[in-house]
This record gives sequence, C-alpha cells and structure tokens, in this order.
Amino acid sequence: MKVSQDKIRNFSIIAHIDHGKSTLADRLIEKTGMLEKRELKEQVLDSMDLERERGITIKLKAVRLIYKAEDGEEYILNLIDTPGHVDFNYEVSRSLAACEGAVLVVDSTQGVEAQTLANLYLALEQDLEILPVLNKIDLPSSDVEYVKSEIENTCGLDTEGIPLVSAKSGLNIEDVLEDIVYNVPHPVGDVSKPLKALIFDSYYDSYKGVICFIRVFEGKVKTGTNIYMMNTKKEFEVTEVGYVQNERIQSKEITAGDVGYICASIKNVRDARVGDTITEVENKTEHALPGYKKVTPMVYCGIYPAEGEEFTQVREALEKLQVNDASLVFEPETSQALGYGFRCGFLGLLHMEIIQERLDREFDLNIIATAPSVIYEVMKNDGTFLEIQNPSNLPPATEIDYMKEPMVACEIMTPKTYVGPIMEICQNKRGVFENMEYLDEKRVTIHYLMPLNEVIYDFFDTLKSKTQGYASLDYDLKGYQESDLVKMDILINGELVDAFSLIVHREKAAQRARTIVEKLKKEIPRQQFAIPIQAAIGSKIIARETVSALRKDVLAKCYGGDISRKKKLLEKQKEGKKRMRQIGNVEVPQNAFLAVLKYDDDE
Ligand SMILES: Nc1nc2c(ncn2[C@@H]2O[C@H](COP(=O)(O)OP(=O)(O)OP(=O)(O)O)[C@@H](O)[C@H]2O)c(=O)[nH]1
Repeated sequence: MKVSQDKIRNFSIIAHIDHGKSTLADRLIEKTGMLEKRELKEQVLDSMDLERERGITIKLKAVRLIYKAEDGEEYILNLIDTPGHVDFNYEVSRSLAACEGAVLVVDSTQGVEAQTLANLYLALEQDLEILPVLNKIDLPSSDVEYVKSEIENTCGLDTEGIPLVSAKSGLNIEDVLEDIVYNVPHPVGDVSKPLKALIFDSYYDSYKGVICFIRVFEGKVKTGTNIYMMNTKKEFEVTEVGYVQNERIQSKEITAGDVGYICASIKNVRDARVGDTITEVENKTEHALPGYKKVTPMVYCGIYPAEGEEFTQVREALEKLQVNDASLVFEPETSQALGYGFRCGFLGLLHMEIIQERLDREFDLNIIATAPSVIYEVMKNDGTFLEIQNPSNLPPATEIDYMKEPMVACEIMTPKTYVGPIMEICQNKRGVFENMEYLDEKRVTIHYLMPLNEVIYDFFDTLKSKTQGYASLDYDLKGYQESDLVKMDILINGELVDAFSLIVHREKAAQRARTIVEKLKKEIPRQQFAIPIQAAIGSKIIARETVSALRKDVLAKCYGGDISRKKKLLEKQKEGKKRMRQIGNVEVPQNAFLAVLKYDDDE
C-alpha cells in the first residue's frame, strides 16, 4: 500500500507510571478496529510475562493503526511504544526520535508527577509535538480543573481542548485519535534520496533472524535492497519488509515518513543496534542520523549454576538471551567457591535482575549471582594498568599504586518536600552535591556526582521508598575518579570464599562487613565444630561472628535398632547435603550465598 506522507502520523505515548499508558494504547488499538479486545494482551503487546508483572516495558514495539477520521479520510497512525526505566533511557530516546508527536497521559486524580516531567523533557529534546491527555476522569477523585492548571503551569502546555478520557471505560477515546490526526505534524522526507532509516528496536526471531523496527526518514527500502548499517558497518540483503498490524503483514516497501520492520537474515541483534542508521550499500546517504550511542555495560556480576552440573545449560541460555539483547555480555570465569560460571555485564541493575529472572523462569535454571560490581581502574606500582570487574582479580594492596572508580552524574527530579531525605541518602552514598534547580514552586531537580558503585547498591530502591516513588532518577557516566577503595574478603573457618569478595570504599567497609558476617551466621547451620566467620581487609580482620558447635546426631532419635529407619534417615541427610557447598570442611547452604549476595543488606 502506497500512502502519502500527509496521511501518516508517527507518535508515542508517554506517562508517569500507572497513569494509564498501556490501557490507553489498548483502547486506541481497539477503537481503530485492529484487534479483538481479548487478543490484545497476547498479541500486540505480546510482552514477556516478566514485563507485564513488573509493569515495565522492556521491548519497544510499533503498531500500525488505520483510522478513519471525522474528515472522512483514512490515516495511518504508527504507535511506537517506549520502555520506562533509566536502564533503558537510551532506547526511549531512540523510539521518540522515530516520532513527530507524543501523547502525554496525565492521571487526573494524581496530576503531574516526576516521570511525567522526565518523559516530557525527553520528548521535547526530540522536538516532538506534545498532546496532553487527562485520563481516569471516571474516578470520583478526578480533579480536571486543578490538573489542567498544573499541566499549564509546570509543563508549559496549552490545555485548551485537551481530551478528557477514561482509558478504562473507553470514554472519549476518539478525541485522542482526532487530536493525533490534527496536531501531530505529518512526516516530510524525500523519497528520491538515498535510504536513511533509524533502527529503534530489534529482536531475534528464530525463523526470520533479527527483526528490525525502523523509521524511514529518506528514500525507501524493499526486499532485495542491500543495506549498510552505518555504525556497525555491516551489510545485509533485505529478505522481507512490512508492518505490524494484527500480526506482521508483509508489504512491498517502506518509504520515507513511514514506520515498519525489515528482516535481512541477521543472526544477532548486535549487528542491528538500536540507534544505528540504515542506508544502501550502493547508494549511501551522506550522514548517519544523530544520537547513536554504543551502549556499554556498567554493572557486572558472576552467574553460577547452583547445582554444578548445569554449566553448559547456563551457557546456552546466556547465548540465547544475548542473541536478543545487544547489551548483555558474558565470559566464562571460575570461582573456588562456586566452580565454573560466567562473568556477565549489564546496562544497570534492572537489566541485571531481568536477566537473572529470565534464566530462572524461561530456562528453569537455578543460579547463584554474585554481588554486582562496576569496573575499577587500577594502577600498579610497576606501572601496569588494569581494569577490574571481578573483585577476586584485584592484585594485593601492596602492589597497587592507586585505584579509580566510575562516577555518574545523577539527576534526581522530585517534589520539594523530599529534598531533605534525598540529600541525606546521597550524602550517605558518598555523593557530592552539585546544584539544585527549581522547576516550579513545587518541584526541583537535584544534581549529584556519585560513585556508580554506590548507585548500583540499592540506591534506586532507597530513593523510591524514601520518596513514596515520587523521585525519578537518571544517571550518566562521568568518567573515573581516584578513590580509597579496598578489597574486603570473607573467610569461613579460615577459608577465603572468593564469591563473597567485594571492592568497597574504606569508610564503608566496616559497616558492610558487619552485615555480611551477621547474615552468614544466621544462614550457616551449626556443625560439629565452631565455625568462625570473618571479614578481612588484607590480613586485618574487621568483623567476626562464630557459629557455635553442635553435635547433630541423626541416629540419636532412633532408640532401638530399627536398621531400615536408620538407613532412611542417613539417606535423607545425604539429600540435604546436595544443596550445600563445601567450603574447606564447612558445609554452606546455597541459601547463605543467596542471602548475602542480595544487595539489600545495609542502610
Ligand atoms: N478508573 C480508571 N482506571 C484506569 C484508567 N486507565 C487506566 N486505569 C488503571 O490504572 C492502572 C494503570 O494503568 P496502566 O495502563 O497499566 O498504566 P501504565 O501507565 O501503562 O503503567 P506502566 O505500564 O506500569 O507504566 C491499571 O490498573 C488500569 O486499569 C481509567 O481511565 N480509569
């Protein structure tokens, strides 16, 4: 189908969490007759369970809606979905870059919130036309006039004729569609120029290879086009182009102004990176689209099979996940305590948690993940420079001249009332205050320079809980800074357990050490001898607990000589041992690792 650009509208929906973004998207799809209501969850927003349960959108998607407007004309509305978490901010910015407009959903019972503003700014950075919409007007606590004035005053947007909707009941949904048709500018791109298209999403399909969602800015792309990725410099031949409507619908070509997908026998999403510009091999466009960023992992952790024998399964699972996730990296490593496993790199903590959960849910793998770590720079006395992402690989302190840690510039947007608690959290996390700006009478943006090491250690959760979820966090890597860092080891019965080793700031070491040894004491069952649990920096012990001795004689309960019962008990005890790790002559239950390695253990 050939469509002229003035009949196309490319838009995203943005909102603070829970303001009704997904519900509105479903309603728009339904109103344009694209899908049966009951099919929605399975098909279009065919998101992974995990995504749905956590209420976050991990993968970006694009759906094509055909809408017959009141003017009697038929329009193509390309709805481009955006994820909603700082770990994926880059992807949000790329999907917004594919649009001309954004529908800003504001819950009329809550008003403008931190993420409303954060998303609005992202959209304004891409020069998008913003269409505010008031949602949940069916609720008695809805205060349309107040929230309207808030949108005018804090967002600086005009609210005349703003659609007042209930995404839940479907009230006034046409107003939103009409608003999009009339107020989102239609694309303008020269079809006769060489191909220039933006990849705003890509995922791996086991039949077709990587499917790239693209926005064509200039020229056109069709089956057989030899394409060139301008940043990764890879070449491919297009095998299929099309749109997503009820399902993927093949088409002849995608032309300037339009949105769709292409397949080109691409084996790995690494070769079709979000943000890259696609052009033609033989007829290259002069400049790539701006904004491409190679996303590099910021957080690392070790992932080990919990049962030892599943190493190859873990590798296969990671390989499968990687095919679909350009930002996941891993390489094999070994740990004395945990055996063979992998060191994995992630965009951030949420990304790490998602991968860990997917290994569990989709691959049914029982894994142990070590504490997250960042990359440290180490200058040795002999002039050798090292990058360390596994604390176990840190050279002895005596060989180290100095160490540097990655710093991030944090931008925290919050209602004024939470400034005090936020500053306290940031100071606690070794943050250096930079400045604070008033967005309006009620809201501020606070800037802190913080060690990434502290940010990945439950900062986000603490921030959310101390501000009832009102503060939003965004962070950007800001280079390395020299810091007084030490390696802290944990010894169980005198044996160093490498999986527990941490790199921490000297001032934080004592506190962290206490929490870990206390946790371990609770988790390690008493055995026939006393077990000292120690935390040490070099040879200096900084915390200690002892699990006192106990003679656990399972046979003691069997008075009499029932031999078969005794046997049974011995068998049972053996079973129980399977879930143990042998550290020297101490048996440490799997749970002890899990308890300690969960990073919610201080403050
Ligand atoms: N009463 C009422 N409830 C609504 C309306 N729109 C959405 N909701 C409810 O508000 C909650 C959040 O809606 P979602 O569509 O999941 O919100 P979202 O912004 O997509 O949330 P995230 O995906 O978590 O960012 C759900 O329980 C919806 O049923 C509405 O118009 N009226």
